[in-house]
Amino acid sequence: LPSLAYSCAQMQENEAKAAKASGLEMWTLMSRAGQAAYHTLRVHLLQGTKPNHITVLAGKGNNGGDGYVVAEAALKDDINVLLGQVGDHMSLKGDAATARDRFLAAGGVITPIDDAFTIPDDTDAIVDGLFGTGLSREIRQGPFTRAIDLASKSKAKKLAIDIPSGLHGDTGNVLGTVLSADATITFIGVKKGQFTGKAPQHVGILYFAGLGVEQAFDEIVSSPAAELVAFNRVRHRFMPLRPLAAHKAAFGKVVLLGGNNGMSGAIRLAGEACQRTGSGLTRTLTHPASQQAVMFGRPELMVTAAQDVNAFSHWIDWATVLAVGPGLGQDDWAQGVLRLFLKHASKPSVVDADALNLLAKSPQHNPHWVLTPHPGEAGRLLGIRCPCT
Ligand SMILES: NC(=O)C1=CN([C@@H]2O[C@H](COP(=O)(O)OP(=O)(O)OC[C@H]3O[C@@H](n4cnc5c(N)ncnc54)[C@H](OP(=O)(O)O)[C@@H]3O)[C@@H](O)[C@H]2O)[C@@H](O)CC1
Ligand SMILES: [K+]
Repeated sequence: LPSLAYSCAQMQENEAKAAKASGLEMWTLMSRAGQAAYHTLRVHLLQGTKPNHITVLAGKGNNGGDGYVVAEAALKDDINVLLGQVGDHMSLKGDAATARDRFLAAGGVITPIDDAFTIPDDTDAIVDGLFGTGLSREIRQGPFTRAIDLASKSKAKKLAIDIPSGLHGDTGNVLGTVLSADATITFIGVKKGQFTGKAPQHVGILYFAGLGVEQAFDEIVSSPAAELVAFNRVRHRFMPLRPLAAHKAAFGKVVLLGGNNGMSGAIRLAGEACQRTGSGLTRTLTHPASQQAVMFGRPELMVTAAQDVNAFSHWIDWATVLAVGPGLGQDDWAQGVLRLFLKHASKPSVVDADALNLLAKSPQHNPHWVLTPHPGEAGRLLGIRCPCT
């Protein structure tokens, strides 16, 4: 996969420019997109076995157009095709209308997705061309939800064209309902929402086809929406090779605050993570009841344990960077730890877990902090209720 990710608006605004810069017609892009989807279906999703029957679900835009290209290719390979169309196929425009006409000319039949529409039990695969980058709002009850419900109940393998329908390509949020895929084939650029939010649950294996314009596209869009960080690709940026004569004091001192009585696990895991990702020295400041649990089997972790949090001051001064919150709790000890941390708030710090919950009660902003809330903690910080809690 490429490492740059884009928003749906960036895709829609720049696809035509990238095609022009590459000397290609838009129809060529749709044709290549459909062919790439058909290839993915046959080679990856069905692992080279020839299906007897496939179902293609087509919406009202170009995502549906890609679906018609898949359907035409399947017909030409003597595969039976059920082409389910939401709405009147005569309202398809431009390249999608061209793809429809080619499918009809190849002997295809269009079946409207109405109350009588069903997907046969013996269909081998379902190709989702309902919505791509054009999904703009919640999907309301009707033919789209009927198509998605039927496909979701089917045991057939599912291939999403560009984006699983119902998943928003910018956020990975589900807009009402979603057609979960076993695989998704996306075009020209990957979309940010294929990685965030609920995406991992619905995208399946993600395949990419640049359609011959990906390079022009990357050059035209100077500020992508996100960069995908594959650890092995960037590890030298974050963890440069160390001089052979280096020693531990050259790589910073991390101090972690948390690990209240009965909650030693998170602070120990955080400490282990620091050691694994390059910290020279790592010290945890915990409640006395957690001291043994943090230290056992981890001799490289240093621990200072105290009931009186003032004993931690020296070590907070000592630190290069801080992290506060794992297993912190919210009792008097925890509040004392947070108060002490706030006195040193100008050090680069990660603020996590119960430190965020305490912070939500008297919010403050600090440019030296990285906050790592889960959705429930984010809701508390923002003063909104997260439906996930
Ligand atoms: N351009 C290119 O170069 C290439 C594009 N390619 C392909 O095109 C795809 C983008 O196509 P697209 O822009 O036509 O959008 P698409 O996702 O098909 O849907 C738009 C339709 O959905 C409708 N609609 C939206 N939300 C709705 C809702 N909740 N409920 C109901 N309706 C809703 C919306 O209606 P409207 O908002 O206008 O009322 C409109 O009718 C892209 O993902 C890729 O697969 C490839 O061929 C490669 C080359
Ligand atoms: K789709």
